[in-house]
Amino acid sequence: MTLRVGVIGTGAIGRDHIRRMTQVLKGAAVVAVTDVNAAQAQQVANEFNLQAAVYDNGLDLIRAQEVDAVMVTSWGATHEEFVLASIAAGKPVFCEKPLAVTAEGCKRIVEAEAAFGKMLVQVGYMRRYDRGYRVLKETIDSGVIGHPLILHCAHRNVSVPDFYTRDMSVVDTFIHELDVHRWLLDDDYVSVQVVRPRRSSLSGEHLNDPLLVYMETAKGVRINGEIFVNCKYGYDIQCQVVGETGIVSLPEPMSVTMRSEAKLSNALLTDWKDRFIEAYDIELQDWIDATLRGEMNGPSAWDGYSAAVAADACLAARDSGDIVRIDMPERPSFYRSKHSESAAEAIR
Ligand SMILES: NC(=O)c1ccc[n+]([C@@H]2O[C@H](COP(=O)([O-])OP(=O)(O)OC[C@H]3O[C@@H](n4cnc5c(N)ncnc54)[C@H](O)[C@@H]3O)[C@@H](O)[C@H]2O)c1
Ligand SMILES: O[C@H]1[C@H](O)[C@@H](O)[C@H](O)[C@@H](O)[C@H]1O
Repeated sequence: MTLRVGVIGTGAIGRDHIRRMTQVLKGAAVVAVTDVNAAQAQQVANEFNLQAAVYDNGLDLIRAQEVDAVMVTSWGATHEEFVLASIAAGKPVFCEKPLAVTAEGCKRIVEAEAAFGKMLVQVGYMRRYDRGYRVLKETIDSGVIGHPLILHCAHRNVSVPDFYTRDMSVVDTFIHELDVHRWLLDDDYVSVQVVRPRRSSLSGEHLNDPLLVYMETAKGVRINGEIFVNCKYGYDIQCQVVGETGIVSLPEPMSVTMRSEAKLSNALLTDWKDRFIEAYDIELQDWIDATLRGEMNGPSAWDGYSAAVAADACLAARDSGDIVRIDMPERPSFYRSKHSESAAEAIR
């Protein structure tokens, strides 16, 4: 059986997911594409030799008869409308992060999905499928370092495009950490403080770059995070968990050690596409397989909502300088998920 997928947004990640569905993964065919840049949608369809209709807009694509499932890879601010329309059409939808750019928007999605009565939404939090993060989680869960006490993390991009706004360092970038740390620690956030260090002269003047984010979880773990989206030197994702009896760190991506010209060095990656290439493959194969079985395995709309509640609080904390409480709503029984185990199975 083949899952016939319609893709909304054929930019960086839309094109990359089309490549993997067409050339790497099994069980899916891209049968429809759309982008506000219609020429680009056509060009991507040609590049991958797709037998696909090019639609004028996302809503028509969602309603199209030949589309079994929808992939939303357009800009964050457009996600809510397309996910709601997919739910209204009763179609499974894979939505890249963020699920919506505000918690209110995510809540509307959660309510629509619950009213529909079946989980249809998976959010593109691919780090849960990354081998390094999996090993980190398994080690923490094994109890070998005792209870986690402190988590240090950094999310560093070489640079960001001109359209990148001040809020995006939280809503588009740190949102990965806001999701993956809840999952890693099996915990929720209760407060956040955001501190602005000296601004890098190499960042846009409209940005607060870098930023420091201090969070506390319900179990009392303290998280100390750095967001630096114009760090210039590489794409660098760091995570270290300090426990009662030991420390565990996210493994560095594989890299050859070189001795040359009186230097001992390891190359760093510069692009998120390469850093998480395997995680994206496993994530989407899992989505295709589960969808064909009529199931939903991955990070849910509830996870998208939870990350957005924390993101809203981060923005308020950034602007006020205060410690802001995070009132995470209780997870409804509809969303009690088995994702943790199923992601582990997908990886094996
Ligand atoms: N999971 C990840 O690691 C990851 C990585 C990259 C991007 N993303 C997310 O994917 C989304 C897209 O990011 P990107 O880097 O590919 O951006 P991009 O700008 O390269 O591509 C987005 C595309 O969407 C199109 N688009 C915008 N509004 C549209 C609409 N209403 N209808 C149809 N097309 C529309 C744009 O024309 C553009 O081609 C963002 O939400 C981003 O956060 C996630
Ligand atoms: O900051 C970027 C992240 O490092 C990537 O993983 C993508 O999510 C991208 O959309 C973000 O802008």
